[in-house]
Amino acid sequence: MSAEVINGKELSYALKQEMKEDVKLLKDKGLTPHLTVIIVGDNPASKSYVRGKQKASDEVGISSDLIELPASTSEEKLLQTIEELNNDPSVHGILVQLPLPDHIREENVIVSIDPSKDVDGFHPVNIGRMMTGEDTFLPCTPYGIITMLKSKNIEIAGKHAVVLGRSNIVGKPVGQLLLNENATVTYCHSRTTDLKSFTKQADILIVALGRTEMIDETYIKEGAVIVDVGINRLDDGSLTGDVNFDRAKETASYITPVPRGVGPMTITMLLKNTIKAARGLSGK
Ligand SMILES: Nc1nc(=O)c2c([nH]1)NC[C@@H]1CN(c3ccc(C(=O)N[C@@H](CCC(=O)O)C(=O)O)cc3)C=[N+]21
Repeated sequence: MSAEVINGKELSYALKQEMKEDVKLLKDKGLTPHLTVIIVGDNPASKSYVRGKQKASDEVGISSDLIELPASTSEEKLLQTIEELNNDPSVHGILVQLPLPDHIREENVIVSIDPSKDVDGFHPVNIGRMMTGEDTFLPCTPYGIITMLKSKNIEIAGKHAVVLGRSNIVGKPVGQLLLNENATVTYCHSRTTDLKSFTKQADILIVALGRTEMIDETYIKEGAVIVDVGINRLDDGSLTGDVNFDRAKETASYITPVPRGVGPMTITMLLKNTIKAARGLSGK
C-alpha cells in the first residue's frame, strides 16, 4: 500500500482563493486587514520565512509591512516598538519572528503583544482560551495541521494521537487541539523511554522532533496518518522532514510531505488569523 499525500501547498492555494473573497468584502466596507511583521537580526532562514508571509499576504489582498531591527536591538526597544503597534488602530495583526537574539527574553516579548492582535496565537491569554475551547487565534502550525486532517475527512474523535515533541509553538498546542477534537493524546519527547512502543500505537502521529528523517516504517502502525512538522535543510540545499517519506508512505494511510506540507499551511493560517483580527477590531 502507498499512502495518500496531503499536499499543503494545494490546500493552501484553495484556502487563499476563499480568503481573497473575504478580504474583497472587507475592503468594500473600508477595511483592509493589515499585518506588521517584526524581524530582529538577519537569520537567513527567518528572512526567507518572512518573505513567504509577505508574498502570501499580497496574494489574498492583506496589506503587510516589515520592521527590520538590528540584532543588537535591546529588549526595551523591541517592547517599545510593539507598544506603538498595539496602539495603532491601522495594525490588526502583529507577528514577531522567532527565534530572537539570546539577550532578548522571548516570553517578555510574547506577553507584550495585545492578545487581540496576536495572530501567532502565542500569548498566554490566547493559549488559555485555546485550552478551554473558547474562540481565539489558534497557533498557526497546529491550526494548519488540524485543517489538513479535516480536509481529508480524517476521523480524529476516539483516535489515538501521538505527538512527538513538546515545544510551546507546535507540540503542546497541537496535542491540545487534537484533544479538543476528542482524540486520546499521548505526548512523547526527548526523555521518553521506548519511543517505538508509543508511536506504534498511533492512529495519528505528529512528528515535531527536529531530527532529520528519524521516523521510518519501523515506528509506524499500518494505516496510520503521519504529519511531518520537521524542516531540515540538507547540505545540498534541499529540504526534508523528520520523517523518512519514501519508507513511511508504504505503511501509512495518509502522509504530509516536506516541502509542500505543513509549512505552507502555517502561513495560510496566519492569513486566516489576520483576517479574524481585522474583523474582531472593527466588528464588521
Ligand atoms: N513568530 C513566528 N511565527 C511563525 O509562524 C514562525 C516563526 N516565528 N519562526 C519560524 C517558524 C517556521 N515557519 C515556517 C513557515 C513556513 C514554512 C514554509 O512555507 N516552508 C515551505 C518551504 C520553504 C522553503 O523552501 O524554504 C514548505 O515546507 O514547503 C516553513 C516554516 C514559521 N515560523
